[in-house]
Amino acid sequence: MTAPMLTLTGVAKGYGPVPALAGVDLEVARGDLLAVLGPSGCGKTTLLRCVAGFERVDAGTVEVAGRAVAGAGGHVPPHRRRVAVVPQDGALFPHLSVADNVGYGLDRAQRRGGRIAQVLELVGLGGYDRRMPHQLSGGQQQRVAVARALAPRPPLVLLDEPFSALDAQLRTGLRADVRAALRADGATGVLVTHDQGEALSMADAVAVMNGGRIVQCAAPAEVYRDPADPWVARFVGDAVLLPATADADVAVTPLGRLPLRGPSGAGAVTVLIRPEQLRLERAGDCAATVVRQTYHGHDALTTVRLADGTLLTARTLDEGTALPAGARVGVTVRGAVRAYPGSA
Ligand SMILES: Nc1ncnc2c1ncn2[C@@H]1O[C@H](COP(=O)(O)OP(=O)(O)OP(=O)(O)O)[C@@H](O)[C@H]1O
Repeated sequence: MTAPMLTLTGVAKGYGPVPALAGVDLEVARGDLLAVLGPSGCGKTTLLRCVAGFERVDAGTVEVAGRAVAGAGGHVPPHRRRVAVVPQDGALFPHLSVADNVGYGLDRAQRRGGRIAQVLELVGLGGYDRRMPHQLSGGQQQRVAVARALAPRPPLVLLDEPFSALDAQLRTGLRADVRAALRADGATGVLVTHDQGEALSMADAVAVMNGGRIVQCAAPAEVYRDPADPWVARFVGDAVLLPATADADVAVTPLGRLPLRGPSGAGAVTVLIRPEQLRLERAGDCAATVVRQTYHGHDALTTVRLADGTLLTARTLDEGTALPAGARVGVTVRGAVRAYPGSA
């Protein structure tokens, strides 16, 4: 097995008394894109800056392509790490053309070898080489920033919330194109984001951070389907968390007996149900009353109240399910549910 492209072992970093990273262990496989996902202030940017070399770690080690770049052995400066950074605002040189921005880190042979045109093609900007940054849209400027990062073929590309300043529609297209460009170039990437959709849709693996620690690192589907704890469950998507009692492979819940997925222990548990697992039907047991429904185009979210007062939100996809407040519905759960020890 080939060594990971990036390995962090026990990395700690504080700013004065504030611990921004509290012992981070992480591996990124070659060619993968890892998303570091977490709320504001959890330490994402600090982690990226420690990998890039802009910050010195207080403890632990950072290895890039098997070579120690930070730790007890010393601190390799950023320009010697062969790690490229795509900043939030692109940070293009305003007085340089697109081609000169992209070619900035290349030697003469690389510039002449057609690498600039190649990476501009990769990011969908073939033919834009003579434009100046102010003649580009925000999205195009970010594409140039990605091309500039890829140009010298760095083993590792770090992307620091690169799409956050762009509007939603532009972001979706750019995410897919940037993912494809990284893949086509064989680059390994680390993407910092606080956007769950971005992390789940782009990355091969998602590291969820909270309070300076990685609380879960797994494939996107696993993080969504099998979150490590109720906090992760809520952070990576909409979550219905209900108190229940586990009994072997079944949980006794306000919605009846539900099959359990994975280990849970016995006794008081909290079960996780995703809103798309809930089915609301006019027929059947009138177990709930509709409180409100909000329409989102691709789906609708319907909040219902059970007889015991519990509120649940279901996601429905079919157009024929407009449900007025006060309507009586039956609630059923599709598939197995995950349970966590303790009450909600
Ligand atoms: N230069 C600094 N001096 C002092 N404290 C800092 C400094 N930079 C970051 N911090 C603190 O370290 C913690 C982690 O910050 P960091 O910027 O890494 O978080 P983040 O997850 O990237 O947040 P955001 O999503 O808001 O950018 C926060 O409590 C922050 O206030």
